[in-house]
Amino acid sequence: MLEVINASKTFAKGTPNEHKALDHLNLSLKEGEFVTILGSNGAGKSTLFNAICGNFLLDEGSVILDGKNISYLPEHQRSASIGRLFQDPMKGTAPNLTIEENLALAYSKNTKGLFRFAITKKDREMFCEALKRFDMGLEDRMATKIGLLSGGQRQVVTLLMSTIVTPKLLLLDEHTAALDPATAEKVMAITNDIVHERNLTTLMITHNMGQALTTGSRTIMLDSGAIIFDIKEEERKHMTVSDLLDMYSEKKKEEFDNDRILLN
Ligand SMILES: Nc1ncnc2c1ncn2[C@@H]1O[C@H](COP(=O)(O)OP(=O)(O)OP(=O)(O)O)[C@@H](O)[C@H]1O
Repeated sequence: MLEVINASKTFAKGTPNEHKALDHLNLSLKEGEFVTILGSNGAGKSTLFNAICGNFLLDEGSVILDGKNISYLPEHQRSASIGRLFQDPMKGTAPNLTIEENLALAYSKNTKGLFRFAITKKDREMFCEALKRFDMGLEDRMATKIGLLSGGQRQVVTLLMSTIVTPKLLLLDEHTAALDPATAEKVMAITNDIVHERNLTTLMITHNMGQALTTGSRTIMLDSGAIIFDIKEEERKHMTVSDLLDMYSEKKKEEFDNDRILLN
């Protein structure tokens, strides 16, 4: 479903701030696969999402989604098939518009190819039903501006906006990190339900190693813009956070030893 092939991106090329954020990265996801992504700060996780979404063009490599090469498609065209959630629940919503208007925008953008504001009775009923299942009373607040909702409520509406028309790919960029633990758990449970019910191909960035190993079916770790671990099936089932930390330290030690050899 998703193929990222040999993706490289260097920012601020030729300046003292030059930084290789993606380094010949390869990633392949099957339809319906739910993959969690770990990596330290600056490892290139969000840059990978930005590359998939078309935030910038790759220096090298390509992005194939559902068999189509989207490497040169502009961001707004890719957004019709890619749903993305950020840590900040305000991102991707219009705070001065109501819940209903935001949902209508997301729905019409993906169904009609252009923004259409007229909300039909049928649309309203569909939004109401979809909100009801979250059990947060949001179906009674359809006329409330999104900016007035709590972080958790906003994130649930954003999740619904990203999936109201089934996306080919769902990208979750630490979407529960800014929420209190109880709300984060609830939003994560809702996310799991939606992903599994709709068999969504999903990538989720998290800094929580325990969550990374127990969510979805595969975990990758990024370091310096490349995938250093790709853990799945039996290996993942038996892996603990402490095993993962050991693997990471072992890998870093290897790199350090290799660098020392090169410097000698
Ligand atoms: N548009 C940009 N211009 C310049 N440098 C950038 C740009 N986007 C990302 N970078 C740099 O690329 C590197 C990778 O950044 P990225 O945001 O992908 O890291 P991350 O793994 O998501 O980290 P974090 O966990 O801190 O969010 C960082 O050094 C960052 O400063």
